[in-house]
Amino acid sequence: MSPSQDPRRMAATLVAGVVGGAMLPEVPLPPADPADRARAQRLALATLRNFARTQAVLAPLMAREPAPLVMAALRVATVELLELGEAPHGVVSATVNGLKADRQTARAAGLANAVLRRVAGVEGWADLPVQPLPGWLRRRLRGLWGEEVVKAIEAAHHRTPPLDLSLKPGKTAPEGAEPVASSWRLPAGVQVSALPGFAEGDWWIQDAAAALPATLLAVQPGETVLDLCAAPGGKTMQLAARGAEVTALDLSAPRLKRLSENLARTGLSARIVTADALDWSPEAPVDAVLLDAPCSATGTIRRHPDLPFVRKPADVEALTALQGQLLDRALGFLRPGGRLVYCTCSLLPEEGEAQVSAALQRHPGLTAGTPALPLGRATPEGGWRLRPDDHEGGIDGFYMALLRQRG
Ligand SMILES: C[S@@+](CC[C@H](N)C(=O)[O-])C[C@H]1O[C@@H](n2cnc3c(N)ncnc32)[C@H](O)[C@@H]1O
Repeated sequence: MSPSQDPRRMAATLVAGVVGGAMLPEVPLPPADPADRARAQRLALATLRNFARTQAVLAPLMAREPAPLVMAALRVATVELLELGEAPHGVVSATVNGLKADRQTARAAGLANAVLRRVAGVEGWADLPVQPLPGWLRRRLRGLWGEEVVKAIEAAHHRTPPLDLSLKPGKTAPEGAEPVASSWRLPAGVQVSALPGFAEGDWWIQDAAAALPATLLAVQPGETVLDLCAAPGGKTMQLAARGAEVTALDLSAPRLKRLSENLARTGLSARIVTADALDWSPEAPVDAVLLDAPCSATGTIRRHPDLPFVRKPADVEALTALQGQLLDRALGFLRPGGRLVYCTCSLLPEEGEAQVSAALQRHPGLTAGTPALPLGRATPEGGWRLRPDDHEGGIDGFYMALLRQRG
């Protein structure tokens, strides 16, 4: 293994990349053993979930912050020592040797050795505040729901998320899975491909909140359903599993490739279309549309702790304009009396409640009436709101609304 393929070093590269403004999947890593890459990914996720805590521990131990890659390596090691409880000698020597092995970071090895020996003796880690939301989002959510709810959301983001599964009808969940809403939940850290039913395609991974919008459509066998913005296909599989004739459309060919692979593994079928939903039309009006619109994804921070480092308020403005256009276009694909579920994995009302309120104003004859779901709360315009603190084990934040066109 070359030094650059060491999991700790790859984790530091990932953390430094995110601090530099990239989402985790965008940070280039050297070709490496999949198990080492997976370990690097887990370490990076744990470090990003504990970023503020690492700052609180490391800042007083250094006169000034070292270069980004060195700082990231110190953060990773701090998390290994204080969060994951790994043996100090092993973590300190491996981190120091890793820094020494690379010309870029070798000069910092002495500093790292001194700092990490002191980190190993730090007490009170678990009492440090958890990772706060970025200021702009925190202020926004505090205005909506108050400080206590924001703290509960931050506490939910701090926990490593469990593994949620959606089952094909008639299949049984792996042993030990607990029901959550319409899904099944296993503890974090389970090796997915080793679970019974994976190879057979009896289930797929999907957050329990993300599984709820498709249930609202209550599709019947043979109904024509358009899944706009479909990839990588969690909701397409739910619709196809209920016997609907599904067209799965998405702008992104690479993401649709993952959708095809998911369908192949689960033995489900859908027609796949690579297109921009704003330039495309179905041959005939459809019974139902699912619009899982592109959004800020601020509801998924517990699974994507890199997101707060990268997402900016200006991104949301561009997305809200697109969401309104997609919603108008999608409503135009429905037959009279047809139904549409609009959803986003965002915590922001401009991507949820406000989109549906505005669509109801623009489209006379359109009504919203979302049936009560096992988690979350009804919203005044007829939609449904889920927050990450709505389940003790955490759940993605989501907005969803069932809309019906006049018959
Ligand atoms: C929230 S994700 C969809 C997740 C998916 N529904 C699932 O359950 O697996 C949003 C998707 O919208 C797609 N998208 C964004 N703009 C689009 C457009 N104008 N037309 C079609 N798809 C678009 C993105 O490529 C992305 O895959």
